[in-house]
Amino acid sequence: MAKGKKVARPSLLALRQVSRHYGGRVALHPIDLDLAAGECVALVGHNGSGKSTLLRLAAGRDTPTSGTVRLDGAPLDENDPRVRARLAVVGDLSACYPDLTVREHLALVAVSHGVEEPLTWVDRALADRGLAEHAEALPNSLSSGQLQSLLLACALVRPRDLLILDEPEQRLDPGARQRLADLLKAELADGVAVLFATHHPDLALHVADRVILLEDGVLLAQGAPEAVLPTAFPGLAAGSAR
Ligand SMILES: Nc1ncnc2c1ncn2[C@@H]1O[C@H](COP(=O)(O)OP(=O)(O)OP(=O)(O)O)[C@@H](O)[C@H]1O
Repeated sequence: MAKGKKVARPSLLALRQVSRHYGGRVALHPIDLDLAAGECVALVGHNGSGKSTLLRLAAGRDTPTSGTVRLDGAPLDENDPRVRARLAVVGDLSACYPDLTVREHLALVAVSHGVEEPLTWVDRALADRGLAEHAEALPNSLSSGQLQSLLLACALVRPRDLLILDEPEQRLDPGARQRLADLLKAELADGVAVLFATHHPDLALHVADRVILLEDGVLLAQGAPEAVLPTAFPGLAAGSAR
């Protein structure tokens, strides 16, 4: 099916009138969001517009002030192992162990998740994320882009129906960004639903089916990347080829 024509598929993830207040401050006004299997939605907007707040709620890592978050029709609770088995998240709560190397981090998550051939999985993850040269490095000797690649590799150990990423392209060089775009396209082709926040239009333009523009916690616009991105990034030429 042609990109942009994906309509009327049942929702895997459904947010209904979801809001989040911090004390007297409204980080996110009531918002609806639907995401189907194999569909990709990108969130864009200025710093503080509510993207990470929305992602945390969609991942079950935070509780909405109002509204509901459902995965396949059931309330989403990240502490539920059945939910964790369907969800992979790369976000601002991701962290590393300072005394474990890159390889050891990957081996740890592989063994923890019962990967059948953990050493093979680790080698493939190192190669796929461009980390092979840094396999024996400790986190504090990695660049921020390499660290981002490690967090992504660790998250991808989970079998998943839904992949949520907060600014996954930040600090990545062009080669790593291309590997990320290829990865997301492969995930979508496998039927995984992808929701991510970004400050760069390229990834949204090349990968997303739909873009949501947030401003001060309000959904300002949503639609095809070519329609919404020029509003969010005024320097971007409308109608760029994907
Ligand atoms: N734990 C918190 N306590 C109080 N206020 C918060 C908290 N988390 C977020 N906020 C506020 O909610 C608003 C939305 O923040 P959020 O992190 O969702 O924005 P964002 O769009 O992801 O920004 P950025 O692009 O800088 O990552 C901001 O005004 C922020 O200060």
